[in-house]
Formats: sequence, structure tokens, C-alpha cells
Amino acid sequence: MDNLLFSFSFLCTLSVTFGLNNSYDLSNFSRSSFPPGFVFGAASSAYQYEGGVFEGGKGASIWDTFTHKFPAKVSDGSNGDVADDFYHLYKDDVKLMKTIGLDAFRMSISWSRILPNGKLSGGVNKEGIAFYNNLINELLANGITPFVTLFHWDLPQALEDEYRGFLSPLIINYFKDFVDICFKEFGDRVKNWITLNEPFSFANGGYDGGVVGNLAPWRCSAWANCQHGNSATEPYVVAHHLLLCHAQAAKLYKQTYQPIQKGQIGVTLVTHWIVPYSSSIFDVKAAQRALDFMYGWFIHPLVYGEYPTIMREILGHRLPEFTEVQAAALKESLDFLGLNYYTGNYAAHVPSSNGANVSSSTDNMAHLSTDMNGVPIGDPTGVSSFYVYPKGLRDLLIYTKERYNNPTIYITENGMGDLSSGDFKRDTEDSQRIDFYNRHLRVVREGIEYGVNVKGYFAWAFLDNFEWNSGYTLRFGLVHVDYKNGLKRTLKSSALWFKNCLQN
Ligand SMILES: N=C(CCCS[C@@H]1CC(=O)N(Cc2ccccc2)C1=O)N[C@@H]1O[C@H](CO[C@@H]2OC[C@@H](O)[C@H](O)[C@H]2O)[C@@H](O)[C@H](O)[C@H]1O
Repeated sequence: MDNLLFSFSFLCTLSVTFGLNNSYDLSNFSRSSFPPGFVFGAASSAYQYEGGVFEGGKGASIWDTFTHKFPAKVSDGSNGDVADDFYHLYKDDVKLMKTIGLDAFRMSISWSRILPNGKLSGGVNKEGIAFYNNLINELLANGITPFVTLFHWDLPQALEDEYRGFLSPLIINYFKDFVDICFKEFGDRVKNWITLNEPFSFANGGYDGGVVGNLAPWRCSAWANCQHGNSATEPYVVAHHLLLCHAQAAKLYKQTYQPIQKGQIGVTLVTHWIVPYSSSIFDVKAAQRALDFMYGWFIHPLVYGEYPTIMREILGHRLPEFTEVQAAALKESLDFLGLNYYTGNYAAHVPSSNGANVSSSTDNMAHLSTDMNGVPIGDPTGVSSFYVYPKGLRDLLIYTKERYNNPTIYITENGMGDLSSGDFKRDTEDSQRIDFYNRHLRVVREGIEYGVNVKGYFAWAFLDNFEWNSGYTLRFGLVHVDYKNGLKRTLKSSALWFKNCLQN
């Protein structure tokens, strides 16, 4: 750990605080700046894009329930019932992907559109199978490679009702039944599978209230204003079952489908890059703890078959154990690692909470902030907690290479949100977004030059969409969606910039 701490602190001391500026770098990159075959894509998820909430035989998901029962938990009281109506408009959207010149499109499959009550016993929804077959075929017919996420937080409500979803080990076999259908029905054409999107966010946001707000199924301790749950234990139980679901799905794919279908399977993790608030050893150790509690929580078991030592030391029996068989399955499960990166944070040491208001968000004994002595870590964005910090992505890539055996990596989400202004011109002439992508693609290139095995990059997001607790108040898309005018799509300046860059 000591030499690791040194290398982590070495990376951190390299960090400089970016001065604030608004003169954006709009220079172009070209495909030749990246290795041959490097994949450029854009990302989406079923609940945030599809709409068709109960069309085509789809069953309810926990996000359908959450947004309808608790509209106040979404900043504009909205939901994904219609969203971008991708369920009906996907063919036109695929044409826009082709116009931009994207190589790939990251999508997710709605579990309750395939299995309306979550289980095989409830029947397979043939209309759901047909929708995803049509979408996959449309992508391929337009030369666009699908990258498919199997779980992007929209658990079938029936599984939550019957046994509280990911809080129960029963979820492992039900998830296996679901992914088996997906591999069987789509695996002849889908060659890039992502089992889970951000297990950290689902566990933290869904079972501990999270920093940016509560995600479905909205459980946490009573002192954190939830009706049900336990912020000190449930996030760790849910995360454990998510990891076992991933391992089981990867084992099924590798044993039964990969030899014939020749695809690859991975998982998508998210983390902020964490910089010590000061050079004191207390803050350097706090930064390492914060990174271990957000990133190491998942990448450590996937590479080493066990949770980070610091988590075991702090949590004791609150942290579940892997059996030897489970540890082995985890260590064999990754063909690639998906990484979602948005921003950096500073971490300062705080003492433990002494048993008061114990939660997975504070177990790391680190106070996270976005400024140092009043100076933000980077340029502000429309998301109050996200500042532009490209160096964090480079440091994260190098850290992953050096600490976690240089895995094949796809950046599966990277992007910035604007506050929706309602002014079409302002919302579509997004020069800061061009600067954001330029600066982050530059550090991806630097990571590759350093020897990091990055194979692709997906912008979040292809379209403006339903942004969870922020509803439609935030716009992350390369493509503008006019929610007041028939969901009309308009390529933003950033989409035209990508188009120009990708054709060279
Ligand atoms: N949104 C997330 C993380 C959800 C936060 S849940 C929990 C609470 C919290 O503060 N954190 C830390 C955090 C926050 C944001 C990103 C990563 C990690 C959590 O993980 N990740 C990706 O970010 C994309 C942008 O998310 C927006 O980020 C800003 C938020 O204000 C907004 O509500 C959210 O939709 C989503 O659209 C993708 O579906 C999702 O894969």
C-alpha cells in the first residue's frame, strides 16, 4: 500500500488547478490522432431515451414507479414515460448517428420490456424482442456497431416487489435468465456486451441517497429521510449482489455463447478522479480512501477477487465476503473495462462518524469538495457538482493501467451538462461542449501514448434525454431535443464538430 500511496500521491502532486477561462479550444482532432480501429461513439440508456413506457407489452420498472410515486424527487417533476420517444423514432435517430459519422452506439436493454414481470415464468415479451432486433438491425444496416448494456438501473418493479431486487441473492439467477435471453436473441449480431452500468451509482444513489440525490428504489436510513432502508449496510449488500450478477453473466457468456458468437463482455464503472486537498499525509490518504470507496469497491474485486483492504479495515462485517469460487469467477470475468468519467473532486481527511449517521457515503472518512481555498478544480458546467477536469481522466487511465493490470478500456461515458435555457440558439451553439470534448479526447490520446489500452470513446450523450433526478432541466446531448415541438432533433455545434473531426 505504501508504494501505491506514493504513486497515487505522485500522480496527484502532478495535478495543477486549471485556471478558469472561457476562451474555448475548438481545434479539431482527427481519426489519425488515434490508433487505427479506435471506436468513436455516443451513449444512451433505455429509460432515459425510449419512452413507450407501457407500449409493446413492457412491464413497469422501478424508475416508472419512482417517478410516478415521487415526482418531487425529480427537479422538474418529469418522468421517462415519453422521454425522447426513441421507441418510435429510432430509425431517424440512427440516420443522425450516421450523419455525424459515429462508429458505434451504446444502448441498454430494458429488462421489463423483455420480461415484463422480471422472470421467465412471467413470459418473454415478443414485442420487446422485436423492438431490440429492429434497432440492432437498423444500426448494423447503417454501419454502426451496437454496444449493449444489460442493466442501466431500470429493474423490473415485480422483482423489487417480490423480494426487494438486488437486496436479495435471488436476483443473481433472475439476472442470469434475463441475460441468457439477450445473448441468445441478439448475440449473433451484438458483439460488445456491458453487464452493468455504474454499480456504484445504483448502490450509492439507490440505497444511500447519494450526493446528487436519490435514485430508484430510493432506500436509505431514516435519518437520511427515507421511509425504508439502511445507508450503513444495504449499499454494500446491493453492490455485492451486483458484482455476483456480473460474474454469473460473464461466466454464462464465456462458457455458452462466446466460443460461437466471438463477442466480448465487460462492465462499466464510474468514478470521479480524487485529488488530495493538501499535501498532508492525512489528505493524501483520504484521497486514496475516497477513490477506493468509489472505484476500488468494484475494480478491486474484478481484478484481485477481493474488496480493497481499506474497505475491509473500516467496514469489518458490514462488507460481505466472496467465496473462493465467486472470487475466481470475478477475476475471469472481464474482456474489457468500461469507464465513465465526468469530473474531479478534492478530498480532505475527516475523522470517523463515531457511530452517528453511518453511511456508505461517509465510511471513506473523506470530505469531498470541488474547490481548494475557493478556487474550483476546473471550469463550471451546468451541473453544479461537475467541473471540467480533463487531467483527472488522464490520471485515472494511468492509475488503472498501473494498479489494475492495464485492462482493455472503453470510455463508455464522458460529457458535460448544460442547464436547459429554453433559448434554442443558446442550447444548440454549445462551444463549451466542444472545448470539453477536445480537452478530454486530448488526454485520452496522452493516456494511449503512455501505454494505456484505450480502444474507444463514447460521448454522453447522443441525445438530450431524461437526466434522472434532474429530469429535462439538464442537456448532455450532441443532438438537441425540442420537448416543446414534437421532440424535434437538431444537431448542436458539438455534433457538427464531431462530424467534421470524424470524417478526417
Ligand atoms: N449520473 C450518473 C451517476 C448518478 C449519480 S447517483 C450517485 C449520487 C452521486 O453523487 N454519485 C456520484 C456521481 C455523480 C455523478 C456521476 C458519477 C458519480 C452517485 O453515483 N452517471 C451517469 O451520468 C449520466 C449523467 O448523469 C447526470 O449527472 C448529473 C446529475 O445532476 C443528473 O441528474 C444525472 O442524470 C447519466 O445520464 C447516465 O445515465 C449515468 O450512467
